[in-house]
Amino acid sequence: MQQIVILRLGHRPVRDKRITTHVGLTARAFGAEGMLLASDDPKLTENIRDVAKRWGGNFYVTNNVNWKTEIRKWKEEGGKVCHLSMYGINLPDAVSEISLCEKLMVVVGAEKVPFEIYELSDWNVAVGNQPHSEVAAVAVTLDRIAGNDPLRKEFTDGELMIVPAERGKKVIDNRQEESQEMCREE
Ligand SMILES: C[S@@+](CC[C@H](N)C(=O)[O-])C[C@H]1O[C@@H](n2cnc3c(N)ncnc32)[C@H](O)[C@@H]1O
Repeated sequence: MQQIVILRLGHRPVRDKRITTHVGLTARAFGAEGMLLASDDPKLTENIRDVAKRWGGNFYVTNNVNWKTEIRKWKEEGGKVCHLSMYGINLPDAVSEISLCEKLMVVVGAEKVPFEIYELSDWNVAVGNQPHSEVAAVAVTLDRIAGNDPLRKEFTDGELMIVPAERGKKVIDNRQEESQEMCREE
């Protein structure tokens, strides 16, 4: 079982609100244990925590971390760092090595990443050497390096749980006194 944490760099509170939220939710859905945000955005942090609480699991978000301190600490604890950048080694050429790593920090940027990150990272990895999005980069990376299919991951203790349906929306709401299936928009 891999321990994976996302380090989100360069988040600009107004401009990147949506994309950073999606980085966090994608990381959670694809098996990361948490996200460290190297910017101060308590509202965004709270929003992700709120979704995680409603939908289950133990995903955490830590606001306003110092990225250098976090990377140093992670490495002291025996962890490795994989920086996602379109300039890096293409993921298919690095995936077998990264998959063996038991404790992995995945770093994603926003606008421009400090050059030091390239030097501090154990791997600078591209999800294809073309520009696209941090959300796509996180999803594909976590999917490719996973031992167990992350799409089969189960989230426990959630207030809400989806019952897969061929049509329509089925959601179990555990907040109701008697657990009910209901149709709702989430
Ligand atoms: C919108 S991009 C900005 C790219 C920026 N121009 C740069 O110099 O890295 C934001 C982030 O998405 C991720 N990203 C975008 N395309 C990627 C790719 N092809 N492979 C890996 N990560 C990518 C990287 O983490 C990057 O820091």
